[in-house]
Amino acid sequence: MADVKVIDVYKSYGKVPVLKGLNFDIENGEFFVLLGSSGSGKSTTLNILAGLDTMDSGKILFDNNAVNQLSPVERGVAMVFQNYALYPHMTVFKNMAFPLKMLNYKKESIIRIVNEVAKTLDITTLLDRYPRELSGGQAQRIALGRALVRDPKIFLLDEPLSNLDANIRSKIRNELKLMQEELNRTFIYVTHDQMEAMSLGDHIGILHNGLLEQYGKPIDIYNNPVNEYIATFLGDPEMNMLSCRKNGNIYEGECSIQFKLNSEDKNITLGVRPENIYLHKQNDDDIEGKIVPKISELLGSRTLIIGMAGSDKEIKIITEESDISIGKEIPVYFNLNKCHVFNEKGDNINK
Ligand SMILES: Nc1ncnc2c1ncn2[C@@H]1O[C@H](COP(=O)(O)OP(=O)(O)OP(=O)(O)O)[C@@H](O)[C@H]1O
Repeated sequence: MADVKVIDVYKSYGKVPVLKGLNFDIENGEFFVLLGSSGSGKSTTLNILAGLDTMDSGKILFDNNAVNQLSPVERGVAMVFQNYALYPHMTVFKNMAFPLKMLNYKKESIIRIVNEVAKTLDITTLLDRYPRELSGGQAQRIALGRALVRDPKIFLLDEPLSNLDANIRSKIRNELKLMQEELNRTFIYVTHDQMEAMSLGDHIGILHNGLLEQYGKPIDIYNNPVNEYIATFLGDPEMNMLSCRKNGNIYEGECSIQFKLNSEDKNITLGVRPENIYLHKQNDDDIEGKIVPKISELLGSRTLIIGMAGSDKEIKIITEESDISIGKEIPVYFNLNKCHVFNEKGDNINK
C-alpha cells in the first residue's frame, strides 16, 4: 500500500500554471526526494501535501484516505524548513515542547516526550540553550526534534540543509539518512541539489515544467535519463552532448566523430558522460573523437580535462590518467553502448 498518492494535481497562481497534472506515489517508510530547479514548484507541492496551500484540482491520499479537506494537524505531517523557524526567545526545550503545548498535552507527557526525542537525536545537552547559542547543524537537529515530538507519519522537508556550510552539510545529510532509516518514517525531501538527491533518495522525482518528468531510483535515472533535460540535470560535470547528422549510412558529429547507428533520425544528439570518455582505446568498436585539452584539473585520484572540439564546444572528461599535455590535439575514445541517443525533440531513443 502506498503511503502517499498524488493524483492529477493542478495549481496556478493567477494565470501562471505551476503544477500541470502532477502524479506520483511514495511508499511507506521511504526517503523520497523531489528534485527540481528553482521555481519548478517543489515548495508548492510540499505546501499542498502539508495542507498549507490549496490545489486547484486533484487528489492527495495518505494511506488510501483522501486528505484534501484535512487541516495540517489532522494530516499527521510535520514540516521542516530551511530557516529552521526556531523561536529565538525560547530555549531548545521550549521550542521542542511548543507543538505539544499547542495540542494541550499534559506537562508530564511533554517532559517525557521531549526528553525521549532529545535522546534519539543526541541533543540532551542542548536543551537549556537558546537558538542563538547553536551552530547551524545543531539548530537543524532541533528543528527536526520539534517535528519529531508530534510523532508524525510523514516528514516534509523543504531544503533543510541549504543554510549549512558544505562540510557540516554532508555530515548532517548522512545523519538525516540514518535517522530516517532508524525512525522508519516517510520522508519527503525537497531540494534543487542533485548530489543531495542522489545520495539521500530511495526514489527521486524530478519536477520540470509543472510535471514529474522522471521518477525512479537515483542510479536508474542516472543511467537511463528519459530526455536531454534529465540527462544534463543529473551528473557533475554534466553529460557531454554532441550534435550529429546522418550522412549516407553513417552519423558525423562534433569532436570529429563518425559512427554507425540503426536510426531513421537525420539529426541526433549523442550524450556521453565525462567518466565514459577515455584517452586510450578500450574496445575495437570504440568511436574515436578529437579534442584539444585546455585545462587539466586534479580532483584527487582522478583528473578533470576540459577540452575543445572546434572553437566553442567544450568536452569534459574524467580520467585516471594524470599526464595530459595541454594545447595539443589528442584522440579520445568512447563506446556507443555507454552513450545516450536523443532525437530532435530531446527524447532518449536508446531503448
Ligand atoms: N504565493 C504565490 N503567489 C504567486 N506565485 C507564486 C506563489 N508561490 C510560488 N509562486 C510561483 O510559483 C512557481 C513555483 O514556486 P515554488 O516556490 O513552488 O518553486 P520551487 O521549486 O520551490 O523553487 P525554489 O527552489 O526557488 O524554492 C514560481 O514561479 C513562483 O514564483
